[in-house]
Amino acid sequence: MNIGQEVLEELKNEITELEYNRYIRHLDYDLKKSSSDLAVYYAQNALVVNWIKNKYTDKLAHLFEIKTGNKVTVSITLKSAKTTKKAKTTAKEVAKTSSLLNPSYSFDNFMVGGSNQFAYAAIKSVSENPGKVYNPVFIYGGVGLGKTHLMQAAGNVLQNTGKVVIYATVEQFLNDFIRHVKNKTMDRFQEKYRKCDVLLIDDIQFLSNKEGIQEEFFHTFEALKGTGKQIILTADKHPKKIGGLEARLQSRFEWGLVADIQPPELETKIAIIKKKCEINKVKLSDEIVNYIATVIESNVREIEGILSKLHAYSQLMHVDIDIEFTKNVLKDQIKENRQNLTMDTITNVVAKDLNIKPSEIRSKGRSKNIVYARRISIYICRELTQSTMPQLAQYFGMKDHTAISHTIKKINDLIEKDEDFKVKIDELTNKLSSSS
Ligand SMILES: Nc1ncnc2c1ncn2[C@@H]1O[C@H](COP(=O)(O)OP(=O)(O)OP(=O)(O)O)[C@@H](O)[C@H]1O
Repeated sequence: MNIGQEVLEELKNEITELEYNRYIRHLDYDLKKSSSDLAVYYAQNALVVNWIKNKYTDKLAHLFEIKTGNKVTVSITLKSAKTTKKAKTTAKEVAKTSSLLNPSYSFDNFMVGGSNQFAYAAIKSVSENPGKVYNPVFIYGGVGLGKTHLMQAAGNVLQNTGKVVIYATVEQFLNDFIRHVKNKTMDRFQEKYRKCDVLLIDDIQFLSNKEGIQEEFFHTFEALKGTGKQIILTADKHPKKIGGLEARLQSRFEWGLVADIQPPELETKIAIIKKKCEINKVKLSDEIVNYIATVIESNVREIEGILSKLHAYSQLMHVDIDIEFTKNVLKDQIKENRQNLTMDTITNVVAKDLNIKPSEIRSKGRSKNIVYARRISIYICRELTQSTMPQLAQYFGMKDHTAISHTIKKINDLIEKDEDFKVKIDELTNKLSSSS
């Protein structure tokens, strides 16, 4: 029995037999692709992939750590012919990285609407003419809006035409770099990244304030760009807004084309849900689809989480997915989101929305916009977290709990009198409840 199977056996002791038989037993461990810090498993269906990712990856990583003493990243991917097909490249390491593209991230599976049309068109065109039209393409936008999906869709197309494609997050690029520095094999690192045809780097914002890796990335970028190889990058914000980046990198990120992805509009959300249901053979009525699309604000990953939950619960409990059942599952999800909310998250979201610094909200500042933001933050923290009045007072730098209770009373009065204020509170509360 290999280590991957041993870990699954251990997991068996921690979950129900039904869960094990339905989800875990059929996982395939890929001995070749796994290493001392990476465990690669394949599942048969995308919903199971999601379900396992959400529910069991932390547990699996923990069990690996206990067994091997190493911190191991657990990758659960969809099993497909492509994942086992060898990439057409002589460089073994490149083949390893490029095969980690998710085959279900295709253009066909990506629903296009006003919110992502521009980014879609940009990526589609570089997948047809790599290195020739826009280089690099830099896609930015919020969490779970399809940046990785789009970039990998181009990667899949190009890999299928025989190009050597490397996909890595900045974290993986950095870990790979450290490993090669340690093993004194930097020549192999450079060979790998500078000789590929297409480089896809996810979460570029994590280069921020990491000088060594920025230097290495700069040279990789120059080598690829100089030889007409396609680069696609994603980040959570526009290159100009990523702090702690060398100016020469920042300007290069803007050389080609910068496109944003916005949260999907209702129609796009509906189309996405229908597509995911079609792919995963889940039957939902239009009423349920519309309900999910309306309740879940923006994060598509969260929508997928809901679909896997609905699917899994209905299978485990042998019930049909009807509207009441859906409402219950979503109620739990919203409750769970709220439980995960911290005062920091709330303050950050309010600060971002109102365009001020989180530290100003927690300062003693008395200017109108700071007081306004502080009131909103306090109110939402009181509503959505378990924080007590003394904890709120300490966090927001107020004298004591009576100061907080006084503020909350004031806010309640304001909510009654000032419609705009109420709308703002509702808007932020919904955003925080559904997307944390
Ligand atoms: N327009 C879309 N059509 C179909 N699926 C989508 C769309 N947008 C997002 N998704 C799905 O949502 C999930 C999350 O997308 P993805 O991982 O690409 O987000 P992301 O923007 O890279 O997020 P993060 O910044 O957190 O990494 C994926 O499973 C993806 O397939």
